Amino acid sequence: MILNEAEKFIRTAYYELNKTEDEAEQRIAEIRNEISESGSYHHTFEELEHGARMAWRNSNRCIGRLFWESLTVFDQRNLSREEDIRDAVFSHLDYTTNNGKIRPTITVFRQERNDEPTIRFWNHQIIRYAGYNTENGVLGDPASLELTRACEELGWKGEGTRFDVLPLVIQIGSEAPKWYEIPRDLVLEVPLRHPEYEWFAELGLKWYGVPLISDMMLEIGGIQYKAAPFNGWYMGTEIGARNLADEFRYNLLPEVAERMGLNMKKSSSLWKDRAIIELNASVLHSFNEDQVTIVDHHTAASQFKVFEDREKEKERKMTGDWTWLIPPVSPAATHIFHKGYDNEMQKPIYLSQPKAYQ
Ligand code: HEM
Ligand SMILES: N=C(Nc1cccc(CNC[C@@H]2CCCN2)c1)c1cccs1
Repeated sequence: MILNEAEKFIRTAYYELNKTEDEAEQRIAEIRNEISESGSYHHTFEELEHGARMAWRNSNRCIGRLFWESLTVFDQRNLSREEDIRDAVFSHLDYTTNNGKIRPTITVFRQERNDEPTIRFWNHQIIRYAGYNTENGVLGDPASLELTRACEELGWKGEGTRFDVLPLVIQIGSEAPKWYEIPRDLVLEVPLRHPEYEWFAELGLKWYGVPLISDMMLEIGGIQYKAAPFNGWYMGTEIGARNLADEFRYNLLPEVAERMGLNMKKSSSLWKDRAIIELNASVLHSFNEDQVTIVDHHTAASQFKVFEDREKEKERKMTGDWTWLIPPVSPAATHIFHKGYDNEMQKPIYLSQPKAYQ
């Protein structure tokens, strides 16, 4: 029941915002009235801002939570036209990119209400590369095959390179979705080179700087925001050990190992491990040289330890999902590997939701 969720949220949020219990109870009475009149209620900007920050703090799978209080929150709940929503996404991108000094940001669009059609993005991330089936295998990102085909059915046509940026796809209610090319000057990318291997640049690899998740739902006090794109910065392993390394993604380990002259005939030469390390070294080196914010997994784990200690000091229950918190490279070299975490769901929260397209 919305009222029950609202009461729990208001009491906790108002306490954390140093408001009096009286203020909290007054606000709950207001919300009770709004719910009895219309079946739902609306957050003040302050409630929305702190709720979005609490949801980050509660993200069990997130290693980057130390900075939860610094999240910038843009309130775009008044928009209802695709073109205005598009422009708000573009200004989010411009603001957060900040020439490479990434500022963690979320834009919250209109909440799910029975009398207002739902706004959804078809994109998993605002910036992501297309994937095409060709007779000699997949060109681009295999993870994007479905969305790429859906975009082509909407009339979009990619250039056909390994790194075509997909269009922004916005759907309101059950209306036809609208798609928009993302202006190139809003897409910051980093060409990948290696600190020692001159040949690495010839692989022609790059990745985008801003991971902007657009398919998760933000739930605060019983209210569901199904379009609330949020971003931080990358941890290097996401690009170097997964996006470019997974066999079902860009599958680059054989090519990197080949160029390194490693013995690929037996796994005990650890050729895959050596290739992964150098791929990750190249990501961190290239992002740092281009001054685009990124964090290595050791630094990220240390920052997460500070977060854990701070939450303990504040006497807040800190929950986590060990299976996602350990990095995919050298997990046992971080403190995270050697302890357990309580994977209990706390709210406000970011939740996965069913895909907006088929
Ligand atoms: C500031 C830098 C940040 C870093 C370095 C970071 C790092 C990460 C990493 C590495 C993951 C695992 C992703 C994967 O394995 O696919 C993750 C998950 C997650 N992060 Fe963070 N994060 C940051 C900021 C944020 C922000 C600003 C939010 C939201 C406001 C957020 C919410 C989440 C959520 C909800 C997940 C789980 C996603 C899922 O369940 O699929 N993070 N984070
Ligand atoms: N650094 C980031 N990485 C991140 C965070 C949440 C979710 C994701 C995407 N995870 C899904 C992929 C695909 C399956 C497993 N990983 C990436 C951030 C993205 C948005 C804020 S931080």
